[in-house]
Amino acid sequence: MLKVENLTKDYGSVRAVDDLSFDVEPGRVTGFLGPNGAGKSTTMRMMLGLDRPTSGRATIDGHPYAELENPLRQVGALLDARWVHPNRSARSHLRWLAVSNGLPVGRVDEVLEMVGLTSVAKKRAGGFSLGMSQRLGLAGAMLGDPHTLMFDEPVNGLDPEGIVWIRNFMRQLAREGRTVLVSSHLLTEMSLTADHLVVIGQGRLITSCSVGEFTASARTTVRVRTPEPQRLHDALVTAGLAPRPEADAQGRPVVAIDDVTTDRVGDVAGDAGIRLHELAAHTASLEEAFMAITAGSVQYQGGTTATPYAGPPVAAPPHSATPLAGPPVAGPPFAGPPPSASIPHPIPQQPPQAGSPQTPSAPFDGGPR
Ligand SMILES: Nc1ncnc2c1ncn2[C@@H]1O[C@H](COP(=O)(O)OP(=O)(O)OP(=O)(O)O)[C@@H](O)[C@H]1O
Repeated sequence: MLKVENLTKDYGSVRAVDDLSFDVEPGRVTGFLGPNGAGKSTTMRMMLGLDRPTSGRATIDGHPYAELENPLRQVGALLDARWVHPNRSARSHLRWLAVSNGLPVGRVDEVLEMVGLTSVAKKRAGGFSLGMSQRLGLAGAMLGDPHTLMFDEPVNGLDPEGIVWIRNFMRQLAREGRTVLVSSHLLTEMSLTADHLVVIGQGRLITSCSVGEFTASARTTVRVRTPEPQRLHDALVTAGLAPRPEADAQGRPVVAIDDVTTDRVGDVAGDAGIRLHELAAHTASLEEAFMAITAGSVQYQGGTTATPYAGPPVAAPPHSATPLAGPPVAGPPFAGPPPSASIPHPIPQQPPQAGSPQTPSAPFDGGPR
């Protein structure tokens, strides 16, 4: 079991990780999710003893990484698949890793087989594709047959076949009862791979919940197009609902109401004798839900507001970084549609930062020797 307790990391004036606490249980894949710059890599580096926390601590089966007797037998990690001497063959790279860590050399061929690299074991690792390099990195992580595994964005840049292979590989490790933590900024990918999600933004915990809970908490919004938006707005407010003005893709005024059924809205309109031209319910997709819940925590924000989102269960109130929807409140009178419909924008990519470790220079097994 991995345990992160009140972990904080400051780089000068930048707080990369902020009082972060969560557990990673064995026997399941835990997705460590957050937009670019959220603090995932920094947290993993601290878990692996590669960075010193400003405060708080991370433990593996009750011990900080630095105190583990045989680190590679307990923890395997893949932080940077390209960390390999380009002129070494896959086999000699793994042999070197095994020897320098006191692991049996006989294990090398086993892990090559496990990741499907036996046929290219003698080839120069420098000529490997990204997918093959990822497999070699996984082989290195598995050398000590560890119970705990950490992978930082392992599917980044892979083709669909490579993604499916890594997904199945991680799920198999969890089925074997291992503790598997895998970071990603892609919710859809994580929803297919992980059983549990730890979502962070700006270094803080947003939620720790099952994938099912995350999916179930996606908000449903009913949108109504009517030639009488102000009358409908007033009738809905009188009925105790909280309508808000929006616009559809053609810029036509629309009345939107969260967490209500189309039946209820249709009944209110019918009772008031208001004509409707369109009445539809929309449940946020996983990706929309993720963007909405992390919207307030994205470092480099786009121009418009994300769709309000009820949010999945929040682990602990002090860590909640996202304003969650409260009970319905009567909105302002219908003022016409806003300049643009409130469709969540994609999370912008984080521009490269001076001093930011885009490619951690640490060994991919993650362990100081
Ligand atoms: N060595 C460093 N010096 C200064 N700032 C750093 C350093 N490492 C990380 N940061 C900053 O800390 C924050 C968290 O970065 P981190 O790389 O941990 O995020 P991440 O969630 O892994 O993002 P990504 O998905 O882009 O890798 C960012 O603002 C980043 O610029």
